[in-house]
Amino acid sequence: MARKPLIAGNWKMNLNHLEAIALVQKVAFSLPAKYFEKVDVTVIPPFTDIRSVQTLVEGDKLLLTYGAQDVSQHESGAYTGEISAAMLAKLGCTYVVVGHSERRTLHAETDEVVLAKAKKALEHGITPIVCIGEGLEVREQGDHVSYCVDQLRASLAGLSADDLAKIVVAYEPVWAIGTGKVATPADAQEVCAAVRSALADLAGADVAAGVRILYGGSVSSKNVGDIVGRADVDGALVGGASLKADDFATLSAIAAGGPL
Ligand SMILES: O=C(CO)COP(=O)(O)O
Repeated sequence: MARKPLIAGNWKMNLNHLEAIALVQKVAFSLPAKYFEKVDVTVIPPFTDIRSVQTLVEGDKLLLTYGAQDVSQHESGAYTGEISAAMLAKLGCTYVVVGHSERRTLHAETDEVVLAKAKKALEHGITPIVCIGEGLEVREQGDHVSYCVDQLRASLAGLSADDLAKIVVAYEPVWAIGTGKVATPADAQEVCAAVRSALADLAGADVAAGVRILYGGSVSSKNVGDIVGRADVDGALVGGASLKADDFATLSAIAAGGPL
């Protein structure tokens, strides 16, 4: 099954709502419409920017989508500071990132919490981008494949095949995030292929063949072509390079198979 690549720009805690508007306008208007037939492009701003991005995307009928960086595992109620999946759905979010390594490590999110968040997103019709990835020590011991597969299984435990068909997985080795140390295309392919075969065990080969698996970690316009050229790598979750309109538009265009 042909999978349409997805390029997702995770802005992390950067850009206010005015800067968000400027960046989205630049990205959208520098990508020719024909590229959106070949690649899905999404921006993942901080919560405070989402309403502004929604107004811009809907008002100008832009072809890119947007999402959120996190979601509450709870439905609603007395959870000060949390944002619910229902709120994100109302804002038109297509995606939500769950289990980013920065949340797993800095906010002590367990696989159980990541699973609960993914379920909430699915209940509200939002696609969770479920992140997994090993730290440097695990990689140096050569245990990265089994570590990532275990983390994936725990973060998806009990989801139905129907639900698994709707998710996106992002493989982000922690040692490659924000470090400039990008995994080789072969490294990315190795883990993404193992993820797909774990998904086949959980949900059957047909479902696994349709799930998009992204690579993340120091992706730039210089390396994205080789990485998404690998058989099981269906796009990228981009941090730093998604904050610069030119870089993000260029790497999206490369993922679509053409120059900007
Ligand atoms: O964490 C990432 C995206 O979610 C990757 O960040 P960088 O692209 O800045 O390494």
